[in-house]
Amino acid sequence: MTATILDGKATAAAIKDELRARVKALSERGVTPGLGTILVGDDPGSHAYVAGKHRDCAEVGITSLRRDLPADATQPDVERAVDELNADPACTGYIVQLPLPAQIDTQAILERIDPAKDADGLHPVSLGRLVLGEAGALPCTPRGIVELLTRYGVGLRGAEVTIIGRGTTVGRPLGLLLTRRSENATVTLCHTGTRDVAAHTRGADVVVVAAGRPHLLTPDMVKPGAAVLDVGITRVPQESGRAKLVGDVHPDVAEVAGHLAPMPGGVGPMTRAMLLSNVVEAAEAAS
Ligand SMILES: Nc1nc2c(c(=O)[nH]1)N[C@@H](CN(C=O)c1ccc(C(=O)N[C@@H](CCC(=O)O)C(=O)O)cc1)CN2
Repeated sequence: MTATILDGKATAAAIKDELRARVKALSERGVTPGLGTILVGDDPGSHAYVAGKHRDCAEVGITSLRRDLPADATQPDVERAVDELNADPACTGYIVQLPLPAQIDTQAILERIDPAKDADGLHPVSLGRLVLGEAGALPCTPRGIVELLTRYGVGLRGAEVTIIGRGTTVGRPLGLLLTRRSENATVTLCHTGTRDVAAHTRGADVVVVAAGRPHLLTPDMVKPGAAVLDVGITRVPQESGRAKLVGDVHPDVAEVAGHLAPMPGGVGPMTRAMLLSNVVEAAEAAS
């Protein structure tokens, strides 16, 4: 068996086409959505992701505002940037790019975001709404995973889903999202304290790997025909000086799985598209 590829790049392109039309409709009503980003430091990956977010905005007609701070920025510096975007009427939603440098209290920064402008769904109010099943911005990667599976017709109702990784941007909120009544999956959340990860993946209809451990998921850990989504990205330095990106899923898993969201080209582009969806939906809801 060779897995059907869950093509996040093509799906994200289709979503962007849909959003472009919605942004045009908003602008005809005098509403211009504006996404802000706060980036602290020199991490090349974070710089690339933020640049991508601004390109995406330009593609669909969302205005964008950028606040870049140096690697030695202090807590008050970052708080000032947050306060500015909270107060700026041109910014209808914004994100703080993660991770932040070690000297910054990340949770305090996320909690300072005006919940009405939380484009990433990572403010405690947004996460609380997710727990309660209320409407609100959803974290982009979990939302992108559900959207990708839905658009490819991979059923979640009653499915056994195993997630590896309990981080607050992917694993934990994904577990909450999938166990909502609308999705109705049964979720097992594996983490560094899980004794036998393979015992939980082998019975799963869907496996999502977000552990940041290269090639953690091997073919023997996957039920034939299961859907596998690779969320891990590790930058492995090469002799050439350039870094190679390696996912959490071993390439041979494609021979066993029924569907595979690869890295690159699977979940990552969906994360970007879902940020745009969150911004557009919030502008629509407010207008
Ligand atoms: N505030 C946030 N910080 C971070 C988030 C987030 O959702 N909100 N997620 C990640 C980074 N991220 C977006 O911010 C992101 C990661 C990866 C991709 C992507 O498209 N990846 C490519 C491959 C990697 C590459 O080309 O560099 C892919 O999978 O095809 C997009 C967005 C952590 N921080």
